[in-house]
Amino acid sequence: MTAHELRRIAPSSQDSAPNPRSSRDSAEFARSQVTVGVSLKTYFGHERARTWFADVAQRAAAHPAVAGGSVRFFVIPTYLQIPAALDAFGGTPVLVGAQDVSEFAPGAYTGEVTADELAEVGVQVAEIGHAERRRLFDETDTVTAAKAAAALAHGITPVLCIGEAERLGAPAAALANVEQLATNLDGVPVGPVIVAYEPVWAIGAAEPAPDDHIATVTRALRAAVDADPARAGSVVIYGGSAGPGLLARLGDSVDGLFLGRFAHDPDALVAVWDEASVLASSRILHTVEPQHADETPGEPHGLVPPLSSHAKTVEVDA
Ligand SMILES: O=C[C@H](O)COP(=O)(O)O
Repeated sequence: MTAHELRRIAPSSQDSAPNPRSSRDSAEFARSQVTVGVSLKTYFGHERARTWFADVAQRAAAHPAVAGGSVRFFVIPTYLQIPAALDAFGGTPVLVGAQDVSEFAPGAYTGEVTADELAEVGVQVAEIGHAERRRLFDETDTVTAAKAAAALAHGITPVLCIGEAERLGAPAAALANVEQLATNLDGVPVGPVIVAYEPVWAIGAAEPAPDDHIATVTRALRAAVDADPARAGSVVIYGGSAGPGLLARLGDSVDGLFLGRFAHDPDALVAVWDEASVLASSRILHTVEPQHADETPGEPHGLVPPLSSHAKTVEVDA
């Protein structure tokens, strides 16, 4: 093993310190909650980000579902904007995240930002493996797994981004994504993750992926995480040109949305929260029933092995 590999963080499950919020929540509550996240990527400069934080924090505090917790909302700004975001969202349930996290422990890793430091300042989620990082910065599945391990070891919930690079039919995309998820969680200690299904071809586009495509893939991913006890409390959200109207159409086939450009307008963001609130209310009514009881028989749920098993046996609709 190289020195590089030796410094990579790969804690055992005993070392993991799950996010206090996530460990407190039951798996059922995590599933009844609807999750809405925003990544600001590098679109905003510092002052524009501060203005957006102040506006959105005020709206979050006044929004019954966000303030009350039935809609879990997270914001992921640039590293430099994190302290301002933590200040602005202090006193609200809004989670602040980072767009990346180092796979390494503190030390001689110039330019990196460690999970230790992110946790120290109050970061609660970390985006890992976004398509732009995989494409532009050569991040591999091995690296993303190491980053997810580092995050969970410090009580930070990974927002693990996966998605097929080229357009595929929905069943093939579902299989490819379940397999990618298993690879990205290989060796990662016990803990909940926010799986962000983002088909690469739908990112930065005019429209999201077709509704039935999204539903087929997210249902297969949700069945895969549900089958793995190590991932209790995990959720599956969709990103890629998502905006108002999508969640209302997708309904319970997703656990939420991951927004980019279409959250820059705070009015649009509030419209998505409103849709998330309606979905969360319908889920709360169903919490005593088996999970996903509202899915029609025959819809993709299939025989899904734990994520650590071979993913190719997942059944999906043709
Ligand atoms: O991180 C967010 C996703 O990449 C989606 O971005 P987008 O909605 O601007 O396509």
